[in-house]
Amino acid sequence: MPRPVPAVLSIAGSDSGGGAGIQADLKAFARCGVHGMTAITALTAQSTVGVTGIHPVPGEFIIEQVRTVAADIGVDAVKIGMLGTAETVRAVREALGHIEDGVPIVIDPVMVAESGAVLLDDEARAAIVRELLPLATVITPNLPEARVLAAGAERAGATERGRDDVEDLARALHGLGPANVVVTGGHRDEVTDVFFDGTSVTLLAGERHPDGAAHGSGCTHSSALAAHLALGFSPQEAARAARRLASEAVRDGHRSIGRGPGPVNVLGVAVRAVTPDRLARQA
Ligand SMILES: Nc1ncnc2c1ncn2[C@@H]1O[C@H](COP(=O)(O)OP(=O)(O)O)[C@@H](O)[C@H]1O
Ligand SMILES: Cc1ncc(COP(=O)(O)OP(=O)(O)O)c(N)n1
Repeated sequence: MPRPVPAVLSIAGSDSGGGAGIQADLKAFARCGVHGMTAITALTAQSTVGVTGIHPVPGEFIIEQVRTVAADIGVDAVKIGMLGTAETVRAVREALGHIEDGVPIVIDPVMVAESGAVLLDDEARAAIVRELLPLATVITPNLPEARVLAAGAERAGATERGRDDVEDLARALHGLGPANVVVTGGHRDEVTDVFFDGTSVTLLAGERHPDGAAHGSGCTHSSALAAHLALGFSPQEAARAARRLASEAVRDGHRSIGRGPGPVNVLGVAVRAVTPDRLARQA
């Protein structure tokens, strides 16, 4: 029987503070109207100010999570987030064997949390480039991640040296094998996402919300993009929709949750929450 709504799988880490990682992914999936599923790669003890511990999930159990949901529910799109170690990258590569060929895969090559904590080691970065990027429908690095990945490509002789223009970075990253590249704009003044499909560059512009809260914006963006691919949108349309949703989530973000950069708010929950006071006023 066909699924009533598309089912989207996040293979990513848990953020105990609820701002990024699978917690952000499930909220973005709900906002987009798809059924969200998770295969957790690592537990982080994380808040808005930092990460105090990382507990990787054994590779075999990552594979089991994917195999189990794929066999019963099925998967219409995959989003891959925090991986952490090369062993995890290899397990995720194997887990993808349980998902039907042709299912779109979005890879957010998470390296550093907004608080500054490192979430990916060097060996894992090389493994992602080698094992996963060639399988991606879309990759969604932010600017620092794009620079690191492109520098690796230069060392491998795949690109010209010294290029740092964002459009050139997107072209260089396309050379690593993904079908489409979005370099997200949160780390640039104009906050324009740069989309490259191997032929042409499209600039996805929008409003900047300097007073918003952006912890989890990358996770929200890549999950919304995967959800829109599952809903049948083209990669470029999905990237445009994801940019808009992520931007609104930053605008509506909770600046005063935690002492560090606050979490995005993709569901607008502060506006919708029913409190005893609001209920009494409506009565
Ligand atoms: N201040 C902001 N105003 C509007 N949109 C933003 C802002 N910060 C980030 N975004 C959007 O959120 C998404 C994630 O971007 P980015 O912050 O670059 O990722 P990451 O969280 O991985 O560093 C992108 O679509 C970007 O354009
Ligand atoms: C468990 C986990 N995964 C990913 C991130 C990074 O998330 P991102 O959306 O890029 O947001 P920032 O942390 O950069 O605001 C994370 N922190 N934790």
